[in-house]
Amino acid sequence: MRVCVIGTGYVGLVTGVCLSHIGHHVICIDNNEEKVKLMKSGQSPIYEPGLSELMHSCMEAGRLEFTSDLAAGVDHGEILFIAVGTPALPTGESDTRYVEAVARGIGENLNGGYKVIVNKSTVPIGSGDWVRMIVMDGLAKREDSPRDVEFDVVSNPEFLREGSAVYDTFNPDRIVLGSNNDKAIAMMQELYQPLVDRKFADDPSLPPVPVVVTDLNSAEMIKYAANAFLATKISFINEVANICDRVGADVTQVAAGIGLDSRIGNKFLQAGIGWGGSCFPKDVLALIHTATDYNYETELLNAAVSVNKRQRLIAVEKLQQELKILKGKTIGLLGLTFKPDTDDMRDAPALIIIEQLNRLGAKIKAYDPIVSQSGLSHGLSNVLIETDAEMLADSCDALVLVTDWKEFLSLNYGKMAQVMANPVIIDGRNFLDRSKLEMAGFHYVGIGR
Ligand SMILES: NC(=O)c1ccc[n+]([C@@H]2O[C@H](COP(=O)([O-])OP(=O)(O)OC[C@H]3O[C@@H](n4cnc5c(N)ncnc54)[C@H](O)[C@@H]3O)[C@@H](O)[C@H]2O)c1
Ligand SMILES: O=c1ccn([C@@H]2O[C@H](COP(=O)(O)OP(=O)(O)O[C@H]3O[C@H](CO)[C@@H](O)[C@H](O)[C@H]3O)[C@@H](O)[C@H]2O)c(=O)[nH]1
Repeated sequence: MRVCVIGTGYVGLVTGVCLSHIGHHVICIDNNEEKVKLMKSGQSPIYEPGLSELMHSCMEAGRLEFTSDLAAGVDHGEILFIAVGTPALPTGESDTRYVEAVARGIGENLNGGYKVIVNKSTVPIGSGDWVRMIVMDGLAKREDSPRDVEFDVVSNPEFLREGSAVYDTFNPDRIVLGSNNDKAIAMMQELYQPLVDRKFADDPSLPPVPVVVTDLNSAEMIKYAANAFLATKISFINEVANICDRVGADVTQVAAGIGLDSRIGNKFLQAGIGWGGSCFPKDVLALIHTATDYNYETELLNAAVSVNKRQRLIAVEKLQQELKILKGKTIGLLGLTFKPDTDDMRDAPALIIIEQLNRLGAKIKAYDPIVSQSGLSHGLSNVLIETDAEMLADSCDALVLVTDWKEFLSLNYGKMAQVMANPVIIDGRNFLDRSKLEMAGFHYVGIGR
């Protein structure tokens, strides 16, 4: 099928490349000319395992193009994906101005024939009908308004995780389609059939991927409810970890013990320094904001947010317990990104830890496998970025493991302990082997263990 994806951030680019890989002809559009230039030259603007390789092969096969020309993309696509950002406004409300600009642009460029317009962006409940209105508005403003234009809007929320986005796209737990229109749903089902049949999955023998067809509002709500549930689950285990710390239990053992109950499940029970990233924080706030608009107080979601706020500072609290005064001490951060296998720093817990350590007068160094000094941004200006973990450890009064990058499992901790002023490590993700670290000469401090 002919597809146009508008917005080439994590979601847009991964969606465009993967749809092309399963056989569709895809044009990806972005209004950032620099990004388009980079992608045209075959380079991915984001770090995402496996993405560059797929991008190259699809471009070589002639099924994937990049442009900033919206008119060309709208003309090409039978299915038009809106995949632009919906960041949080200071009120917590979702900023839908980019979605609005794209919807208007689609209206201004529709040239007859039937199109399905898909909301892939995470948008407030009710946005499906709103997008239809904006498209109609764009269409009406044209002097040459074509008569035979016909379109429907479908909500198709995205559940991929950064760092495993390609894997998640080929191995989805479900595909959600929200619309009241059978023709639009049928076209979306045809588009996704190879994924439903697990033709590109790691295990093609599994039963077909469930396709959940709902009305527009319910599909939009499914996205917010999924993220809010997962964020709450992490806040729950973090609260349990804080109690474990006080009573002398080990939260990793507790998580294993409760996770075996199939009603609970073992995923998203890793206690640590809290959830961050481009989605959980903004989506939970957006859902709270929506509820407030309807005069409903979200007590549970408010608690999930406040537990998380506090949890982000737990590493600093533990540093104070170990070192007492932080002024003038050197703290080394192992990892900066909000999770491993991504270069995304949006709402990363590291940023809050850095802000607090700066306030308390500590000197901060960091090592991250993907973040370099030259690529510094996002409030990291007071941080010295080292190029390897041993240089990071040199003269530090303590280390904090912030991101659970796999390579941190096999560092030479013996050598690192020797070059530190004081070999203390706060394992902010309960990721390392305590006995291995203690044998290497470290004083190990976990979260809730
Ligand atoms: N990042 C994730 O892991 C993830 C997962 C699921 C859902 N989502 C949702 O998907 C949406 C996109 O998220 P993202 O992280 O990929 O966004 P992003 O901010 O990384 O990228 C958005 C892209 O859209 C482009 N853009 C903005 N306005 C445009 C316009 N008028 N025309 C063309 N391009 C335009 C920007 O230049 C940018 O490249 C958001 O609603 C987000 O909540 C994100
Ligand atoms: O047991 C856990 C699991 C995760 N995290 C943290 O939670 C945050 C989010 O992690 P993850 O969900 O793996 O990453 P995202 O890429 O933000 O993906 C989430 O947000 C996306 C955007 O909406 C959704 O599409 C995904 O389904 C949803 O998992 C990160 O800071 C993790 O460190 C924990 O602290 N403990």
